[in-house]
Amino acid sequence: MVTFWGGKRKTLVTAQLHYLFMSSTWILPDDLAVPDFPADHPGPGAPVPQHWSKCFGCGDDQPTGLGMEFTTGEGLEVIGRFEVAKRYQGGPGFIHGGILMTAFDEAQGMACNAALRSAVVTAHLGIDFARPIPLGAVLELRSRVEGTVRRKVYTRSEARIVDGPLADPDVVVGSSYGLFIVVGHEHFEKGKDFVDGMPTGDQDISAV
Ligand SMILES: CCCCCCCCCCCCCC(=O)SCCNC(=O)CCNC(=O)[C@H](O)C(C)(C)COP(=O)(O)OP(=O)(O)OC[C@H]1O[C@@H](n2cnc3c(N)ncnc32)[C@H](O)[C@@H]1OP(=O)(O)O
Repeated sequence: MVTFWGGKRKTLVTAQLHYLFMSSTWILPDDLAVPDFPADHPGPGAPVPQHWSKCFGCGDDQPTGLGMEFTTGEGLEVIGRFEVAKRYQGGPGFIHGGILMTAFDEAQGMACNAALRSAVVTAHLGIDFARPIPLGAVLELRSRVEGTVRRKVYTRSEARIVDGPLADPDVVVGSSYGLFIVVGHEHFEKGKDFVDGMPTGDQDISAV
């Protein structure tokens, strides 16, 4: 077992090294607070709208993006899906690792937004790539908030192939832990000078 401090902000990461399998675990703080279940939560299976139509992860006005679609899961879980298009290729026939990381980033951000009804940005993200993911696979990412400490939001997510090549809903093909920070609307004010279009959705950042 190897323990190290990751990033300049000292996120404690413990990497467990095994002969056949490598995974990392994230040490959660002792004073973690579990968020209350929102009173107006729609229950499992409800669509979760895109947060910004130009978003590379979920926007429907971003032709090269992942086009992830989200629904609510059990409890505070959020379920995201997308198909691994040919343009997301890294090694021959398989997904590029950065694309999977983008999907986790999006999915865990959406989980924060659904649980806390607050805007968040990613501060730290860690990924375990457990299995190669072929082009054409439909990935399902189940994400949730594990708890908060002040503005810090601790999240986890697992990905499975649920349709297409190598589909097996019992096999976790990748997992992720992430620290998100709750920010105010002023955080996005700085981006308004650079944005490339007008918002088209109710929750679009530039509309807030
Ligand atoms: C309606 C709106 C809808 C919105 C939809 C949202 C859905 C989103 C879906 C989209 C998904 C895609 C999302 C994207 O891709 S977001 C794009 C990628 N992320 C960014 O661009 C973020 C860039 N970074 C920043 O802007 C600032 O650094 C932030 C805002 C993150 C913090 O700067 P700020 O000055 O505000 O706060 P602070 O410095 O006092 O820090 C506060 C606390 O956090 C702790 N800390 C900070 N960093 C780290 C770290 N790396 N490891 C460990 N800890 C860290 C820090 O120690 C402190 O802890 P404590 O002192 O309390 O103990």
